[in-house]
Amino acid sequence: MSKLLRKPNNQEIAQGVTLIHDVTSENSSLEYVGFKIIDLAPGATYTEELGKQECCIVAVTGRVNVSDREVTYENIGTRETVFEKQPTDSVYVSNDRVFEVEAVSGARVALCYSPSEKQLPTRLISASENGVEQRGTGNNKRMVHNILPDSDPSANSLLVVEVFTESGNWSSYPPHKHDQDNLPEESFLEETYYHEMNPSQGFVFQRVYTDDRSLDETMTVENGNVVIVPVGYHPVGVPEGYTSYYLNVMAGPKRIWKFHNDPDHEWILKR
Ligand SMILES: O=C(O)C[C@@H](O)[C@H](O)C(=O)CO
Repeated sequence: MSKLLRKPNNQEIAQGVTLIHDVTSENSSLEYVGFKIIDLAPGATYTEELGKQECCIVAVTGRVNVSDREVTYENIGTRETVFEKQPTDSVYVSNDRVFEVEAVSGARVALCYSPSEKQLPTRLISASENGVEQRGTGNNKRMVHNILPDSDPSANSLLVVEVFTESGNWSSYPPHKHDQDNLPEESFLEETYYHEMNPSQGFVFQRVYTDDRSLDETMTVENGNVVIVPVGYHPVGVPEGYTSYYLNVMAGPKRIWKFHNDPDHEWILKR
């Protein structure tokens, strides 16, 4: 299996708390992005001391209370399944704080991390604040929920976005990359993809490749898998009959999403 592809882990780490994914700088090649998925049974609580990391807590499904021990946001989260296709609530918590997530109902929560030094206020990013964008034309149409875009100064490094791609369509396409710290042309941002499919037996294909093909991996990605994009172009193709959802976390030395399209395929945008 590719080193870039992670299958669900399902490790019970406390009563009612299951760690599904845990991508860290220790177990991956990523320096700027960390990512966890946890499942919580109703009433279960997950607590974490952040240290020198900031965190965006996304209520992927179900309802939760989130607290940084000073402020508590109650009953956040908006959907039973991501395929309701409505935005959800998230909470930004800065470095050197402790956070607690308590499940009101059964819940799946994404924890998106990046190294951070400067404390910022804890903030509820409510579903209604998500910028909803329809991108692309033809079989390149997809819908984006901007949870934490670079236009929102709430975070030091993190960028978080959800993408829905319908049956037979492509997203993160034409292929683009952001692996050079060379602004204003391109920014360096690592990225993770947390994927779901509807119906759940579906799969998508994701290719991660560089210009010189020193990295060139095409992965069959199934429901609940994570793909790690340390560098390179990273398009996603969705087979007929299935809808794709993914949650992207990006971070790098500068909090700007400035991508570079693969010149071989950029013509697709100009048709
Ligand atoms: O527009 C899309 O298809 C989504 C991508 O931009 C995705 O969020 C990404 O690749 C970010 O670099």
